[in-house]
Amino acid sequence: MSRIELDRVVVRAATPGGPAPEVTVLRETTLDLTEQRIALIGPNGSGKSTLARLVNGLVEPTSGRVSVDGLDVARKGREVRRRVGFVFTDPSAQLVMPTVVEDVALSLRHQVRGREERTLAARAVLASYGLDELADRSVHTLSGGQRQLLALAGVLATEPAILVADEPTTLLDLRNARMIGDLLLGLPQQLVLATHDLDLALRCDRALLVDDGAVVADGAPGEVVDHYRASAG
Ligand SMILES: Nc1ncnc2c1ncn2[C@@H]1O[C@H](COP(=O)(O)OP(=O)(O)OP(=O)(O)O)[C@@H](O)[C@H]1O
Repeated sequence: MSRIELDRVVVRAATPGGPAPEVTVLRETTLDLTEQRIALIGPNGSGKSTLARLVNGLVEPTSGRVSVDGLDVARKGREVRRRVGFVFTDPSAQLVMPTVVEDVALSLRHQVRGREERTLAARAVLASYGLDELADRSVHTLSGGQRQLLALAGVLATEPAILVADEPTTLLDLRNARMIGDLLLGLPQQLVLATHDLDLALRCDRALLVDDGAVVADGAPGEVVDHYRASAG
């Protein structure tokens, strides 16, 4: 398994429209994440996305250090991003090419040299996710569930050691949420999953409850979810 470490990390952001006061988005946090499946749960605006985004450098710490398998995310961003795949809530954020097959081919640019070889490899990836019939469609014509599956297929095709998923099932109906959730939890790699779906969190190996920019509970998902339910009243 991989190892994600946060050493006294603080994230502050400027308030719009001027100089200080800044807001503290994440209070000083130290974590050592080595479990396979780690859930980030907590209320809206608590800091889950911020925590998730620190892992691949989408958010930079104001102070402190984040490292992935010993690589400093701030200094070795490119290497870290090759190791850490990221799936967004809205897959449209990461589907950028005109057709489905071109999108997966773009993901494979570091893996497979040569345009034709890349297209063949992309078709094979699509087939392995049951998406082969959609290969030549525009990504805009896909359903939400198909789009999220495609986004995930594109990221997994790059064989990341860690997958960070920020509320990947929030926009999906029950059937697709279940399909994507099962897929994520069945992956062999390390998974960091920010989610409001407590059933998914309960199936992880460790859960962190984030509230008001701080990790307020950390441990076995059953206990952490109980804590969250009790604190939500
Ligand atoms: N760049 C920024 N500038 C100002 N405020 C920010 C910035 N980034 C995050 N915040 C604030 O920090 C808080 C935490 O945001 P974050 O997106 O991490 O929460 P979250 O737990 O993922 O929420 P949700 O469940 O609603 O997605 C929010 O109040 C948000 O508005």
